[in-house]
Amino acid sequence: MAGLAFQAVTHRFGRRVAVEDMNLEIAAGEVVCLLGPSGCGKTTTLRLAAGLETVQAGRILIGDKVVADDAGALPPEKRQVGLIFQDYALFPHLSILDNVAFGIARRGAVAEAQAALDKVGLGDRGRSFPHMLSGGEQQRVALARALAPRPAVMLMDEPFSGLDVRLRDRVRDETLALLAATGAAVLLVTHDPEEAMRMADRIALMRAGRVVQLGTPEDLYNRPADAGAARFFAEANTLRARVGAGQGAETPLGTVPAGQLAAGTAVEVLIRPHALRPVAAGQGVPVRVVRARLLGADSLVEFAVPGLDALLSARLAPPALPPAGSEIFLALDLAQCFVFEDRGGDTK
Ligand SMILES: Nc1ncnc2c1ncn2[C@@H]1O[C@H](COP(=O)(O)OP(=O)(O)OP(=O)(O)O)[C@@H](O)[C@H]1O
Repeated sequence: MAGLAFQAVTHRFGRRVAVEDMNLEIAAGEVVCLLGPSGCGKTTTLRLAAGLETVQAGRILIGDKVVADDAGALPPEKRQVGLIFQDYALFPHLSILDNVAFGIARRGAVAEAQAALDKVGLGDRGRSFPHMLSGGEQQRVALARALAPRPAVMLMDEPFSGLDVRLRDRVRDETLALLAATGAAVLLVTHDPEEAMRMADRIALMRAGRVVQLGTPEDLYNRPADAGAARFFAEANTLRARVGAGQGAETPLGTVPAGQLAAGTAVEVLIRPHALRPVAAGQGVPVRVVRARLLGADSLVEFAVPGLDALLSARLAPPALPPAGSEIFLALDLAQCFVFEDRGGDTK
């Protein structure tokens, strides 16, 4: 059963379309990440589901109940949604326990709030006030507060972006485990592809108000729908080429299969820096190293290829740190190369 569903939802601010024809179903117990660049409509989508924006066209369902369409809407507090925002929005003048109890409109709210705090490991901090807690602890209080009323849907807007990088991974994992135990449908907004890949069962990649691709993290990373989707997940070398008679795009680094694209089609070939691997002299393609730097887990090697003006980049596993000016030989891992019809850059 769909925990949360958007059906043909469009939303405008004046003449600006923020969300266009959104169709998305999130099952109970599923985590879907809305991913995309700033201004693509992620937060507006979340606010529509929460009831903080009025639905102008289309409808939104929670469970099998319509909560908003152009005829009317259920107010936010009647929707059974939990909300977590970037700034946690805790009430500074209320104790941690009262913050968590705030959203529970039932008898026994304090006992339930205490149980929610226990779940996030802060059972002994109920009498503290928000300013007495670290960022990670405040995030856990916000999670406890959102979970305590046992929502059917959890809406989260960049919930980890305020956290220290070292803390973030742990808090993400703990949050996922707690959410999984509740069985809520989770819609999480992020602009960070790695966060989406780490958290999501499925990712909805948005651009200019529209979902351009919906699928598992593996689908989006390994089978991007267009050049923009491929570039959003990982930097890539972009070459302009044409499809040859054998249906491969011919580049100075080798031929890349072009699927069903007809011979002669102008294409963009995206080659991820990880797609290039060093091979023995005489194999692959000879290239001239211009710069090489060790980045930790791998080395970033910029190189020139005969026939191309721009420099290209490869990420090679250490100890490969070839000196500037040297010649090395590279081969392509075709699984990390993508060919798209060249439409003049409308997917960036
Ligand atoms: N209250 C508003 N009034 C007018 N325009 C708005 C309003 N809220 C959002 N917009 C516009 O709608 C579009 C989508 O905004 P939204 O906040 O949903 O994007 P976003 O993907 O969440 O961006 P970010 O990652 O920067 O938060 C943007 O062009 C934004 O400027």
